[in-house]
Amino acid sequence: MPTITNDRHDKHSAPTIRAYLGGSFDPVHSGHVQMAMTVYHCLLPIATLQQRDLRVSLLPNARSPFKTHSTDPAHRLAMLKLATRNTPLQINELELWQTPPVYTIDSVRTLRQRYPNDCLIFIMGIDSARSLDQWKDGLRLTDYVNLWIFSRHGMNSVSDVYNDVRADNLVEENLTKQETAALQAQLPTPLQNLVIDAPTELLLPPSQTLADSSALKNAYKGHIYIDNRPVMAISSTELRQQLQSTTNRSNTTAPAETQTTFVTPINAIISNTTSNPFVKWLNPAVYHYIIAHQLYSAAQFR
Ligand SMILES: Nc1ncnc2c1ncn2[C@@H]1O[C@H](COP(=O)(O)OP(=O)(O)OP(=O)(O)O)[C@@H](O)[C@H]1O
Ligand SMILES: O=C(O)c1ccc[n+]([C@@H]2O[C@H](COP(=O)([O-])O)[C@@H](O)[C@H]2O)c1
Repeated sequence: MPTITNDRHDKHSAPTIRAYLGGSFDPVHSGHVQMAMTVYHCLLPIATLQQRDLRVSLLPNARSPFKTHSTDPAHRLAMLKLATRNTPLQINELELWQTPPVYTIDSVRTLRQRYPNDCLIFIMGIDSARSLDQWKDGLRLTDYVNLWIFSRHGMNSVSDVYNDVRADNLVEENLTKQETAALQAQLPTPLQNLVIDAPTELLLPPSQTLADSSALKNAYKGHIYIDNRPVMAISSTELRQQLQSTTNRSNTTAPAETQTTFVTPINAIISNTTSNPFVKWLNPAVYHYIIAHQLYSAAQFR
């Protein structure tokens, strides 16, 4: 079945499909979960049909090479666990406990060595994809994995193009093609010709020309799928900023209470029913965890 967690690899079974959403998750928000679940739901029917295991994982890093600070990994991991409860999503701790900065190229090399024959997919937003030429060996990620890229509304993304095209009254199919083309044009030039039309192409067996003796050359890699389905327009940065003012307010009204909540058991956090002003963007249990642990308050906010 698609979500079996046994990592044993049987060389006679169909290659497992492994998708990873890398991020800081500081904190994890509904946009992250939406992206990972979109990939999961898109691939599940194919995985089921082909009797292949499907694993979609969130891959939290110790600290992004582009960032100078991240919240304690233990807190970010706890929030990820809360956000993925009752979902088929998994959490991969490969990057989390390393000494930062952690580079994605090193992780995908490790994953490819670990799973030479599997279909590996790295998920990211277009803002990340646009900057791949500034990552360590970012243009070489596709030597090891496929990429699945989501548009990102509200971040100078395809939304402006979308509105312009709408005004032209074009049919839906053309809208989609133009959106995809607009996103493709934002990729670093060497990656633009790796874009394929459908996610199913990521799962096609490697072509005969690649099927030589090298395990790496046999791997599913080297393609990019651009998914222009909208993802909730939210960022962890915005949430941290909003939470700062909220937690500051609660800190001034109930200091004793917030101090004692630091040891609140996780069950109490999960069953906490007090209102969550961020319900659209934050899993309620994640919100209560943040409040209980005084995360993103003025003292910790950067
Ligand atoms: N709302 C979103 N829409 C599309 N992609 C997103 C969205 N939120 C995050 N991503 C993508 O998810 C990956 C992990 O993101 P990350 O954990 O850095 O979250 P973030 O919201 O971008 O955080 P921050 O604001 O701290 O940079 C990145 O590739 C990012 O582009
Ligand atoms: O490897 C790199 O050079 C690199 C540079 C910037 C970001 N990344 C990865 O991109 C993902 C999103 O990063 P960020 O900066 O949005 O938190 C996360 O998995 C980072 O490890 C990786």
